[in-house]
Amino acid sequence: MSVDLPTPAQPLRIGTRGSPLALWQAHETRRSLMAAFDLPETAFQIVVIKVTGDQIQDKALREIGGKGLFTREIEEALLDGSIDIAVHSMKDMPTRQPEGLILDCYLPRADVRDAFVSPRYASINDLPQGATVGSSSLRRRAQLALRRPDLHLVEFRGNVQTRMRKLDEGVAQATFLAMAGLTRLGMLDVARSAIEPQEMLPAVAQGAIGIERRSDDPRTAALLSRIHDRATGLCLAAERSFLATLDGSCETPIAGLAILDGDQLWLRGEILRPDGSASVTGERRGAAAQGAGIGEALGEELLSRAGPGFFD
Ligand SMILES: NCc1[nH]cc(CCC(=O)O)c1CC(=O)O
Repeated sequence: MSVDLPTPAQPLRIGTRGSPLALWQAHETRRSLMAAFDLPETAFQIVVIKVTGDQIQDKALREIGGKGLFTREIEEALLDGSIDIAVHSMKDMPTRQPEGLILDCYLPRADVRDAFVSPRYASINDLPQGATVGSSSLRRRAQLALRRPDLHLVEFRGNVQTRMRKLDEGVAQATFLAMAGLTRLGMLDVARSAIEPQEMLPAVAQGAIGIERRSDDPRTAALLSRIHDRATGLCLAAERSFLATLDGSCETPIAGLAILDGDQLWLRGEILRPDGSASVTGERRGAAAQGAGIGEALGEELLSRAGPGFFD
């Protein structure tokens, strides 16, 4: 297939947020496209877009309007043609895209696990009775409260540096961060231990980078099809359909992970009460190509087992 390649005179414009993690992901996407087509760096232009969510650091995300705050301005830039692709942490993406946009290209997924981060303690089990843990993730808060009802939870937002400073100041004794993010930032040394998915199931799509484009842009579609990682796509189809079935807003603690095993896909999911007083987990296996159906079936099963009012 012949593709109309970008050139230094007409570069492919890659839109991203300006956070260190987002910038790394945009550069990784550029590296991947450069390698796939043997193109120079100058055939790509990284365009940093200011988003509302990055400008409000002192409130929990769910108080200020949730996931869309990190994507709205970027999706507007795609739709008005000022960028050609947008690079996202899939974990932060709503399950549906606005009319006119498609999100179906994924880079190979990184480590899906959460990291336990603490200056003093090596793992969750090591935390003394009543210790304070900082996290603004509803999922992590609920999962921790379920296992360790004795712990005290406080809100924790800001970039990794801010959170590390709070730990140094003693605001909390521990926090959680994604292994993938720490790896990308070259900060894996702050992880005291990796938490296995059996112990704490990660967020849907954790560790995956997705690339969004306009649906009426076949040239960009052809470019992206060459760097798309099929295995990641199959797993995310299952996980995101699970999330969509549960109507996952930022206000419901949900975890989900799919693993590919040959032509089979295994999906595990968990929903929790926000205070960690109850959880429902389940799993399904099926043909890898049927990920969306597997996700939907598991989502419906968990909803019916949880019963009405579970999240209240
Ligand atoms: N919600 C913030 C966010 N979105 C993606 C990552 C890490 C990278 C990834 O999971 O792909 C993080 C930080 C974190 O949870 O520690």
